[in-house]
Amino acid sequence: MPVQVIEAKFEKTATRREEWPEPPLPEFAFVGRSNVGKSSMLNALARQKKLARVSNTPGRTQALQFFLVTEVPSKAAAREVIRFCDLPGYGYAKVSKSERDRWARMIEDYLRVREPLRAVVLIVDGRHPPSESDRDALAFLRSTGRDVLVAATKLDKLARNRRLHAVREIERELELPQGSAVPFSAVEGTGTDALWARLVELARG
Ligand SMILES: Nc1nc2c(ncn2[C@@H]2O[C@H](COP(=O)(O)OP(=O)(O)OP(=O)(O)O)[C@@H](O)[C@H]2O)c(=O)[nH]1
Ligand SMILES: [Mg+2]
Repeated sequence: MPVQVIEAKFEKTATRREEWPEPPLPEFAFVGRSNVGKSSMLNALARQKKLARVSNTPGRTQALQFFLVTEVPSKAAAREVIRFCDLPGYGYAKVSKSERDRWARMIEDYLRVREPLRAVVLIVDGRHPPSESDRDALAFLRSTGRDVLVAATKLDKLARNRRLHAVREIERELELPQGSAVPFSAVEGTGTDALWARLVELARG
């Protein structure tokens, strides 16, 4: 049985550490380039269209956005509450350098020290080879010692017979084990069950 989502709701926005929510719950963060589809992935997982703000304007998510999600991981299991954190995208050029530096510090600080953070989902665009900034993000995440799940999204934009190959290429370029990246499409809903399965396992610790 796939993971069942009972409820998903916005919790709070944070720009400073004092604003990070309590109490500690297993937490997952969504990281990736501006406009790659982070908020859409979160919505697909939550099975709600408008939970996290999706936008055609890159750089829309400007602070840490926390969400509470109640789910049932498997048939005989009790419900669990976990937290998602939607992060601003990296590589967004249309803000001032000082603003960009401030975001970068805020995000890196969170990713380094946030205690309940169980894993980080690094989202890459499945249509293209990983960018320099994707590689930098992965290197940074590895340096934090976090568990990283790579998901390749927007696969609906590729012909079906090219999708698997595209994901294998991304794994190869990022030196990930074959089969470790999650093929995803927020539009088609592909990959939500596979990603959920990994998340509930990590939430268990
Ligand atoms: N075709 C397709 N479009 C997608 C997919 N996921 C997101 N999009 C589109 O990509 C654009 C950006 O989506 P968001 O989810 O807002 O991306 P984001 O990474 O949260 O963007 P920022 O918060 O601005 O960094 C929107 O126009 C979405 O509709 C997908 O799986 N397939
Ligand atoms: Mg967003």
